[in-house]
Amino acid sequence: MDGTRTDDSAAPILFEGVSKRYADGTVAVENLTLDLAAGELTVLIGPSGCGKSTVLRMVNRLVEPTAGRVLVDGEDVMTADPVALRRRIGYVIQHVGLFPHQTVRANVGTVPRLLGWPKPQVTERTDELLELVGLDPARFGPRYPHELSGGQRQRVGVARALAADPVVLLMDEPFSAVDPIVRGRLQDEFRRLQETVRKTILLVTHDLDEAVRLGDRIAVLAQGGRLQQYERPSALLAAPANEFVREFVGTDRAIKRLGVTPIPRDALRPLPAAVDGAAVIPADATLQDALAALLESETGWVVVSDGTTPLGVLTPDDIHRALRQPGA
Ligand SMILES: Nc1ncnc2c1ncn2[C@@H]1O[C@H](COP(=O)(O)OP(=O)(O)OP(=O)(O)O)[C@@H](O)[C@H]1O
Repeated sequence: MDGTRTDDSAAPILFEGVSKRYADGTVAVENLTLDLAAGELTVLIGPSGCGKSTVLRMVNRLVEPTAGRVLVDGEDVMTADPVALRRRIGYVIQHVGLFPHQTVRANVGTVPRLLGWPKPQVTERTDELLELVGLDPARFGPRYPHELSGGQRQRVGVARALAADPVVLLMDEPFSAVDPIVRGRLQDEFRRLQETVRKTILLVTHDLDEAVRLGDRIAVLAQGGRLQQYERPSALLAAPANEFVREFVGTDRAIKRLGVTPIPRDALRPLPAAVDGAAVIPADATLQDALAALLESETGWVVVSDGTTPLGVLTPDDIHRALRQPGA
């Protein structure tokens, strides 16, 4: 990856030795280098005040770096027109920031309208996006933000950020203002949405479970935006790079790894003669699903099935072995 253009619908982002010293002398970020691939979701995580939001806001120039360069699609954000830049970058924040006196439809259509799209096209796009985030346009389009639940407002925020088909999406604690159950549902829906839209997304969170669930990669930062590790979730949990990351991911990292480790097909045992009544899980399930099914089952093993064809069985020993394997 060298920060050059790869796709029309998603752009790479490159931080090159980026620092931010605020006017009062606070060094929020020092010499950060980070390369985000187009179409991937990268999570920024780290303790409070370590510079996550500062890093995020340097991408759309709400904060200007004091050293180094931020390249979006190969272009230095400091040489881009800030207004044009922000129209190409969706931004979702914790309390959404919907316009209270505008309907949901008007809120979602904000950027397309600013870009001068013809009215019918704005309406078509708005309705398409409301459908995409699971809100019926006829029902929710005419409502005002105060007539929605927190989770619904959050969805409108995501729809608005996607409206003009941005090349990058910045999300600052997008799901933290809703209760844990709604948050889990929004995370699942958002992951499915990302499979469809495949934007380059930079997402800030405090929540490691959210990071593991959503991230293609996780960047762990320490105070001053110092990068500790940048890895796929499974690799980060399996092999923390240093004591800081080890402490940050916590002692239950093995449990978290279950949720991101696929079932090892080559570890499956032959099917016994009778499998009636045994728990069955799909082949694309995770080890966490397998363990949950196992704990509920009478048999002490679960059948792994590819659609309608049983492939083999998995035992607790196999799960243990799969987690102990190098590179798992
Ligand atoms: N406008 C500002 N002027 C001076 N210092 C600032 C400004 N904005 C942020 N900071 C400081 O920069 C550091 C990084 O802040 P930032 O908001 O980027 O951290 P964060 O990791 O997002 O924090 P949190 O997880 O608590 O939201 C903090 O010490 C903060 O006090």
